[in-house]
Amino acid sequence: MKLGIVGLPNVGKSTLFNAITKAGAEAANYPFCTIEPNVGVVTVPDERLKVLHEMYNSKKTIYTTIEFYDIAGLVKGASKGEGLGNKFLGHIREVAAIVHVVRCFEDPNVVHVDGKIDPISDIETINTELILSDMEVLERRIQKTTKNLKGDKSLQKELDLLNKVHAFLGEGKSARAMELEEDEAEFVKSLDLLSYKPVIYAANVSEDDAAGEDNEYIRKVREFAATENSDVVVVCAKIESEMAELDDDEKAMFLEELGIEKSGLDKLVQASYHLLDLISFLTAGEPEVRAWTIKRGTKAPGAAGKIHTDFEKGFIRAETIAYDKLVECGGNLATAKEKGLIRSEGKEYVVKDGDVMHFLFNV
Ligand SMILES: Nc1ncnc2c1ncn2[C@@H]1O[C@H](COP(=O)(O)OP(=O)(O)OP(=O)(O)O)[C@@H](O)[C@H]1O
Ligand SMILES: [Mg+2]
Repeated sequence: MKLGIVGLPNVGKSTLFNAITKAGAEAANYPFCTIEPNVGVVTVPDERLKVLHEMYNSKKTIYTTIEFYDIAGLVKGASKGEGLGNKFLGHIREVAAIVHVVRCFEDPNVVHVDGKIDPISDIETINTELILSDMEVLERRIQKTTKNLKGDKSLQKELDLLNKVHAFLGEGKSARAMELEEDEAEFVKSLDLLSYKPVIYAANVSEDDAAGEDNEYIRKVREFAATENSDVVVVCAKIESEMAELDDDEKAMFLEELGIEKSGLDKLVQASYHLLDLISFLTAGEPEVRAWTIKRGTKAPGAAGKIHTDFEKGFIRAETIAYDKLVECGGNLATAKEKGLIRSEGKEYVVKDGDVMHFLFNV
């Protein structure tokens, strides 16, 4: 599952993407060997692994990763095929979620395509292209459904909903901002609309605004994002791309000097992970501590299958303890067992974020 980085030209997408790629290049254990040039891989920060690493005196720590896709500058008229428009929209269709980079920095040396810094107008320019493309999709679907309705009256409900979504988009609003019943949401999701994809707005600020109070631009972006229940992450792409060259200790020092608590890129990656509805379960031992990605709601055998297909096929049960509980016991499994904190879970167990798992299986 990939996230696509979108935004107007010259807002800092590639700068952010380079930070991601460089940070990812250090992820020594990245499982894929060939990767397209515009796909960046980054490890998902997880403080818990550091703690487990100390506890178990592990030889290796393996973080989980997510992929970002640098989708080149989208401009006004893209939905009409301008500026390689259709190609870009096609790329957006392929991603599960969107990171929308918004320029919130002033710099006379960096040209803005519209000549002024106006984050809301920028956001709307991009969103409008996605909305227009969605409206075309809906119009075709409405035509088809209207035709089929003659032979199948049960399609009326679907047609009503298609018209409702079309009208909503017609007001310039993204489909994800619609309030829908559960069954309606399921249908709308199946339409694969671009403006229904979950979004994080990445407010790209200047070095001076990377810490402390929100500037006026960030405040506007937050206001807008709230109208569609989207998240905002403040990031200075420039700082992040410089920092990506540093090792962990140097990074910590650099952040302290700037008075920044946590790197914007780390925050963005974590928010992206949540946006995709992904969680991590953990495995811990002396050879390695490791985080594994699963979709929220995955049951124990499915989680086991992430490690090895044999674990899933021959799944017997899982011994599991929540990360917090394990830490309470100082990482001592014997103590945890005595206290009854290690649970034995079967096939129906829904794995939770931070579960430390040990799978038992038949071969
Ligand atoms: N936070 C920031 N503060 C100051 N300058 C920045 C910041 N982020 C990016 N820049 C500068 O803005 C310029 C444009 O950045 P970048 O090339 O990343 O944009 P882009 O969105 O990828 O553009 P395009 O769509 O044309 O590919 C670069 O000179 C970059 O150094
Ligand atoms: Mg670029």
